[in-house]
Amino acid sequence: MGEEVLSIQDLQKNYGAKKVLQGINLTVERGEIIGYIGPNGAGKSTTVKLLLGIEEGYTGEIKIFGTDISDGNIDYKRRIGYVPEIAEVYDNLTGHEYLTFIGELYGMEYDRVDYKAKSLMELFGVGEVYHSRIASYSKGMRQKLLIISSMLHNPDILFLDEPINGLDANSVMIFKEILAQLAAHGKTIFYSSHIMDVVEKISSRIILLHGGNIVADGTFAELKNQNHEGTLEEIFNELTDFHEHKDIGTRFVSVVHEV
Ligand SMILES: Nc1ncnc2c1ncn2[C@@H]1O[C@H](COP(=O)(O)OP(=O)(O)OP(=O)(O)O)[C@@H](O)[C@H]1O
Repeated sequence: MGEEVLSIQDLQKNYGAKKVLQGINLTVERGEIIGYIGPNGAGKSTTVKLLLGIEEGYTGEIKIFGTDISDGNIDYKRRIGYVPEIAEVYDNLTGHEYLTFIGELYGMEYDRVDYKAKSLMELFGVGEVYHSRIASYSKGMRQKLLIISSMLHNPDILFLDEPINGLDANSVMIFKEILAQLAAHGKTIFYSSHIMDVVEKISSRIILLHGGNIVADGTFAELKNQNHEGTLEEIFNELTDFHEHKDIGTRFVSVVHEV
């Protein structure tokens, strides 16, 4: 057994009468790359927000680094990095101003965070816009800024929600390499995405959430053996019992054709 960094027991969350999470049990060890997948509205972002303490009002138990997060001690947040699916960044700031601000919020010294931020921007191919306003960034540049801001403080767990949104193919290759190397250095990565071929390739373990429950949990090879399907996309279709894409596509186009 490796070192346990995250443990969730019977996690339940409702929004009004809607039961979003119906009793999730999960233990994650140091160095794992968890591909956290599920249909739209399955509760993936809700889980991540509960783990980060951004969302409250759950039943069950969440322990991060062995400490129950409901005990009021927020020290664990210093060891977490987060790339949200939709992020508000301060458009009027430059990349340099934004990243040094974030680093200082994490208690880093200005010179150190400036050096780190500049180096990471350069390595990710966006060094030339370090002193430009974020408002002028392309979608991919903005996404790289978010990725860098999640890692500046050298966190032990990374929660990444659709992190490669807008990245070009070369940048995705770099990013996949970064994740593999971070995991090899003992970092734990919780990766939520709908891009099945990337999840299939990078994850050491895949967890599929459906109807508020975990319906699959294992390596890609294990899921393949259990479901007799070739790709993660096909396994996803199978486990979410979805086979109507052709029929829905045809009906959609016929409505588009109506005038
Ligand atoms: N603040 C909220 N108030 C009410 N309902 C919410 C709230 N946040 C999420 N929900 C509902 O909870 C369910 C799960 O949402 P969540 O964003 O966790 O799904 P997801 O799996 O991340 O979906 P997607 O793949 O579309 O990003 C959805 O039915 C959503 O409408």
